[in-house]
Amino acid sequence: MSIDVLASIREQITKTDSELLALIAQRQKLTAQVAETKVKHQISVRDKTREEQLLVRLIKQGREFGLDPHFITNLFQVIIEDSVLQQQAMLHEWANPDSRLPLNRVAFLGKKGSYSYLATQKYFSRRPGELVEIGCKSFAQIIEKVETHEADYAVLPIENTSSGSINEVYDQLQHTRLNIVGELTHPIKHALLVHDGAQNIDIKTIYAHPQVFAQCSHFLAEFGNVEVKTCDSTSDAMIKVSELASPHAAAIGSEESGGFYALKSIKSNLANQKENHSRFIVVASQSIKVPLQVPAKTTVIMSTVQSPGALCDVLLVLKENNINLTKLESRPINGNPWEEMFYVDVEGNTEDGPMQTAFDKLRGMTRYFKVLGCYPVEKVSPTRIAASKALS
Ligand SMILES: O=C(O)C(=O)C[C@]1(C(=O)O)C=C[C@@H](O)C=C1
Repeated sequence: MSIDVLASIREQITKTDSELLALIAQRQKLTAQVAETKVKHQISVRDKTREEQLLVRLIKQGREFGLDPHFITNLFQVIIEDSVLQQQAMLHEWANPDSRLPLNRVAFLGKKGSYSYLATQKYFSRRPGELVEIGCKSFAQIIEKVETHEADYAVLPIENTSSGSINEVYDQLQHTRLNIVGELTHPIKHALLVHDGAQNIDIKTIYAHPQVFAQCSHFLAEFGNVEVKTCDSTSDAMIKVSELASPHAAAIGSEESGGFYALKSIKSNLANQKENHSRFIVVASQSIKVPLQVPAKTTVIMSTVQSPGALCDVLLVLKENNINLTKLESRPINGNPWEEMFYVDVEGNTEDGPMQTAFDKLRGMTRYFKVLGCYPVEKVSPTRIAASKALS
């Protein structure tokens, strides 16, 4: 193939991609209109039957064009996920007109390139208003920024699939009046990053945040004789290694962020678990109203009375009211040795009847009970098509 032919084919690909983009934008406009109708008629955003019909038809049509059913399924699952999240964001705005700010001042851990920075960018990309980044040194400082109204929101990592719950953040939540208003999960892809001008690399020191060391403990154990130095955030680790510009120093951080600091990746997928994700919560001074058409989650903290089976009784109240518990975490209460504060995540909206019945009962039977927030579930589980339907 001559180089001219290649250029001409690429031109046609570029044109086709532009047409695809225009069509995707047209689809987005239509789904925005759907959201308006759903609000008017109080219909849930998600309609899995419609999604299934749509996917079955597209797989069939795709086959006529010689397209692989798995490719079609993956492609349209991403398109539908975007559609659902966009509709949820619109409903959120209509239900909370006061939360529409010209500037979203957001406090997060680290600087440009930290995982919290990436999560912040992702979460606020769907929100109106300009993002103002407020990088912080610690979780306590992040919370303080919102408490003193220097920031409107804080983004905090709360759990990770490799290292579990982030206790320091749970402990901060015990002592704040802030409310959880959102959540998101973000893939955490740890890479070993070195200065991109470094030659004859022989790593003697690795810099990273303590959470990162915990998530990559298997890799570090195998790595052998290396000094491990902790930093306040992954971005600080990257900055340190960038400044040192030494063949003996490496940072563990996000591969996609290394470029911010002239670092290159020499090894990726360092986490103990292949699927390494962190869940972040978004907190603000004011609670929000979650429209009933949007799937919601509620987080409460409570301390039970000191009697046998007290926690079991609490869980039974949730069961009696058909409330699904998605997470239960316990943390010591400062100053009260051997007493625990329980953090409970449940599926549902605080406006739901069964949730109100259950919470009224729990308030009466616990020593302390506080709703930390009710917020939209950000994860859109993809609709799967049974092979019998996809292949019929
Ligand atoms: O048809 C709808 O009700 C939509 O909201 C649109 C759409 C889609 O993007 O195709 C999105 C979400 C629903 O679960 C089903 C389909």
